[in-house]
Amino acid sequence: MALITLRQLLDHAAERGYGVPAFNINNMEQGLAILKAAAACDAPVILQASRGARSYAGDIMLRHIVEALTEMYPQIPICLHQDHGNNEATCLSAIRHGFTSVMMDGSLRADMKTVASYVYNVDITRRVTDAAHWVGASVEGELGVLGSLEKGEAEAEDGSGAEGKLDHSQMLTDPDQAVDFVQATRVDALAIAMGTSHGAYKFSRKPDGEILAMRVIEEIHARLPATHLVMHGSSSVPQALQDLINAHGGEMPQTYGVPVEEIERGIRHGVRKVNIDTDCRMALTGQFRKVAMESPKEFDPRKFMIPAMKEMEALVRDRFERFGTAGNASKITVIPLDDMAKRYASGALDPAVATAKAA
Ligand SMILES: O=C(CO)COP(=O)(O)O
Ligand SMILES: O=C[C@H](O)COP(=O)(O)O
Ligand SMILES: [Zn+2]
Ligand SMILES: [Zn+2]
Repeated sequence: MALITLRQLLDHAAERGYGVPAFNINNMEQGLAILKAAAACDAPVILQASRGARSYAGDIMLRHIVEALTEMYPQIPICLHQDHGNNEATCLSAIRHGFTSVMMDGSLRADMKTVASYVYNVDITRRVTDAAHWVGASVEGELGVLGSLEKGEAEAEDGSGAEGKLDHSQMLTDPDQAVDFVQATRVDALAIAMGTSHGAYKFSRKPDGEILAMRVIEEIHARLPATHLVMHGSSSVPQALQDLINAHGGEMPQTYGVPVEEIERGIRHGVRKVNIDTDCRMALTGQFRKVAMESPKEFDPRKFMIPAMKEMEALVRDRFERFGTAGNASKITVIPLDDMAKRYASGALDPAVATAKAA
């Protein structure tokens, strides 16, 4: 099956009221775990590669891994998405390598550390959207800066993250500005900031509305009911995986992620794409540690990889089921990129912002 675009997949999700997890991949094992889970419950898939993933595996290798997955699982629509593109070159080279969707993250400058101005963000995102739509590919933009409302900063361990102190007005997307941004950039999906951050150390306690501002999603959805919203930093950092890691020599301090029920609440208010990387990393690492501790004589990497993939597969499947993604793969007929390009050119996929304002 040809790869699906993000736009087509999220339009389907919106029509039927479900959300789609977007899992980061860097290698074959992660790809296999995700597709096995998807095939078991008939879920369409978003695979996303960060700039780090592209340099780790190489563009050619990533493309062929994903191509192999489409051949192995022809019944599953797969979207290949660039995670946190930092400039036009990253986004366009991704499309050249077969990605059907890109995130142009203009909330930060190209160094991915400096908070960008609104004008800069609109400008660069609009340029990428124009170019991507000419060839039918989709674009996710970001408005607002990811960061912890508790600490007033982004998670430093991550490859991309704002440097220095952030105030709440930067870390909470402004709903009025969101309307303007979608209209000005014509993005297909909008990532918003409301207190989540990348990595495992999101919250020092189980989050409430003070530190995980789900109300921001509800406010933006009320103003932009037709816009597909994206939650970044949405790993749940399950206690069981923290315990698995720490029972086998790990030293992760107690931490809290985004509860799955909060994501489900988001999905009821327009969230269609949910970014998850950390949970999958923890699933793999937990099993690597377990095998290493329990079988210290073991030296066959497959003996590490197989239980690790199973742990990840179980996590991925749970998210497909809880987000309502399960059962939808077989309901989708993929629209080729060239057809999507024609639809953009005709104006049929323009953002329905005016309607939102009138409502
Ligand atoms: O947002 C993400 C990738 O863009 C991943 O978030 P996590 O670190 O919470 O998994
Ligand atoms: O936000 C990004 C993802 O968690 C990917 O992280 P990475 O840049 O270390 O691959
Ligand atoms: Zn991250
Ligand atoms: Zn992210």
